[in-house]
Amino acid sequence: MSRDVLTLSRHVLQQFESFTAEAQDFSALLNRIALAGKMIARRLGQSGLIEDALGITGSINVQGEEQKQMDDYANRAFIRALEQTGLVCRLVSEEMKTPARLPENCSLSRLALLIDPLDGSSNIDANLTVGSIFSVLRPLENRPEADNQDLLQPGRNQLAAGYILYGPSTQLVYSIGKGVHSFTLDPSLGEFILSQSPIRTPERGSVYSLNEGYFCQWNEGIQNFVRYVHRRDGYTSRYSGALVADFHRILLQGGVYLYPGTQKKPEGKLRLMYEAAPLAFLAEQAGGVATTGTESILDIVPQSLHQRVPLIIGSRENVMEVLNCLQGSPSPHP
Ligand SMILES: O=P(O)(O)OC[C@H]1O[C@](O)(COP(=O)(O)O)[C@@H](O)[C@@H]1O
Ligand SMILES: [Mg+2]
Ligand SMILES: [Mg+2]
Repeated sequence: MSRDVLTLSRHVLQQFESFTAEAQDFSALLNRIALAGKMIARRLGQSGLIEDALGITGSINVQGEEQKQMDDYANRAFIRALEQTGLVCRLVSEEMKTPARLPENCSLSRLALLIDPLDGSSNIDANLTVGSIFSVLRPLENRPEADNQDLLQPGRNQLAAGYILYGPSTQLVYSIGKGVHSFTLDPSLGEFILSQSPIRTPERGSVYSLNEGYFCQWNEGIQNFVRYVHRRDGYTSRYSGALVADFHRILLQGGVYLYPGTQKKPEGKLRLMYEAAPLAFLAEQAGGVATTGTESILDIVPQSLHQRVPLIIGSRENVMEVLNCLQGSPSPHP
């Protein structure tokens, strides 16, 4: 073997200075998240072979969106992986109006997990990359649990964040505030093995990633940025329709991802607490930037669990170019 095989749970333990109960809890939690990821990856690998892996459930989720069979499966996979472990007191999910208690009587001092169980689910029926996004918070002791007030914390309070990407290989990327690290699932071992650490986002990249089908609905600043990249050499367009996959490319190779608000929906489409904030946490840990266009994503104090937010995220220089266009500057970053 050419190099040390470092598993996810050992890596998490190494991130802590001593072998404390907290370190063990985090290691165990990441391990259970990884287990949910393995279940989802296995199911996705059977798409087209088994019933129920493709298509819709016929239900509409809390977002008012059509729920896919895999959205439902992925949500249940996280619940199954975490229930009875005592590691997480509440699970907030894109697929559930109110958080699940895991288990019913668990202590409130435990952690809360927020997830987009399957991001980019419209990609599934075309056999394209999707992912799961997660964020870990400690409920605030001085805030009431009623209406989940204790969970409505800015993204800077996240204790950990990450995602699992179901692509040509299955990858888990995470941070506990000490850099960003990536693991690849070795199917023969059934373990996530360290593959890149630490990940640093280049100061600038060539990719811009946004759904240009909405061009007419954007404000002038965003339209100006798009006109600017069309005129300029050195930009190339990539958009997969799965935020987590588009973000992963930019995290590794640089560039900028945008999902702006529109005139009709200024808040945009993406969810703050389990899409934008965890990816913003990773972006900043890797040296990048995440903003709504007017404020840092990580500074936003959420008003509700399922709040939406515009997102501009990626390499420092590319994000500055977008901000310059939003401010009407004729000369974006050189
Ligand atoms: O089709 P659009 O409007 O470009 O939206 C794509 C965006 O919507 C999302 O699919 C929303 O995620 P879900 O699949 O979790 O609902 C993002 O992943 C993606 O960036
Ligand atoms: Mg999503
Ligand atoms: Mg989803």
